[in-house]
Amino acid sequence: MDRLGVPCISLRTCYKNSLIHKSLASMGFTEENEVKPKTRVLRYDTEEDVAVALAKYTAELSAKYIKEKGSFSVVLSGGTLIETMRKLVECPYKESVDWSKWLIFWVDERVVPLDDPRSNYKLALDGFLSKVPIPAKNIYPIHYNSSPDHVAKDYEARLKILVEKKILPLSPTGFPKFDLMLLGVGQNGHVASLFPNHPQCHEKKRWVTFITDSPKPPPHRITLTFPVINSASDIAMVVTDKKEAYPVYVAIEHIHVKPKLPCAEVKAAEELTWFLDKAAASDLPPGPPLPHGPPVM
Ligand SMILES: O=C1O[C@H](COP(=O)(O)O)[C@@H](O)[C@H](O)[C@H]1O
Repeated sequence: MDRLGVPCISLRTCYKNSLIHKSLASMGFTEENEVKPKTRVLRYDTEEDVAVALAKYTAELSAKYIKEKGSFSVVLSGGTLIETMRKLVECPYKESVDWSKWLIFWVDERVVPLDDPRSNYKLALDGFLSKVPIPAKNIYPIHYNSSPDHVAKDYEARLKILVEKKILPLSPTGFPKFDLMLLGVGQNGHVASLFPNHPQCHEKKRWVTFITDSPKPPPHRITLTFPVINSASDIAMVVTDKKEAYPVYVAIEHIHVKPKLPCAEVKAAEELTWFLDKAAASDLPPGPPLPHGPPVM
């Protein structure tokens, strides 16, 4: 207790929170909302604002991990994410990021040839990878060869080789530890190709699994499992559509629904950050007014 009878810990916590808030505001974040330890919710006015903030966040993590460990492993999704990453391939990041140290993986893939328009690899190649000088040897697509089961086993075997070669570290959980996962959320609350009420959500041992009855086409898909996803150091959940407002609300407000929504099961080893525009945050309780325009750089 201090002289006014206020518990000191509370004062310190308030002071710390106000410093965090100020420092985030100076970095251009519009709102910081501690939902639970290691989780941040960043709300922006428009999708354009999210794209600007996501590029800055990714470039900063790239610099941090490359300084700490000499490389930066990034796991990509399909869907709208690649379009929202567009600012990363522009000035100043195109020139300032050390792309030679990036390692690229996929959280999920459709079992189609890599040049098929439905392929998450093709989406990333066209919208991101073809625009930055990441060495081809550092790009690890999920190869389409035969059955979904074989494709999943093949990707898992390739990840295990990278762990053996110490290109990827193993987390204390016994699963590979990626630096950053960039995830989207589907309208039904799915992340990667982990869909509500599907057994793949409960996989505890395999690193990579498959689904042959995906509710979202195409039905055959490969996906990293939750033990791998949740071993990643940093995870960004990037959502910029009104259609996903309900699953976002369920996940962030810890609403109990049955079946559980996969997007609510995501946890990062270090920090989980939600990047939301006004539409995606529209089912959340109101926060402070959202500024228009991109955050101050
Ligand atoms: O099918 C998929 O959907 C999710 C979410 O996509 P979005 O268009 O709602 O952003 C995506 O993250 C996943 O990689 C993809 O295969």
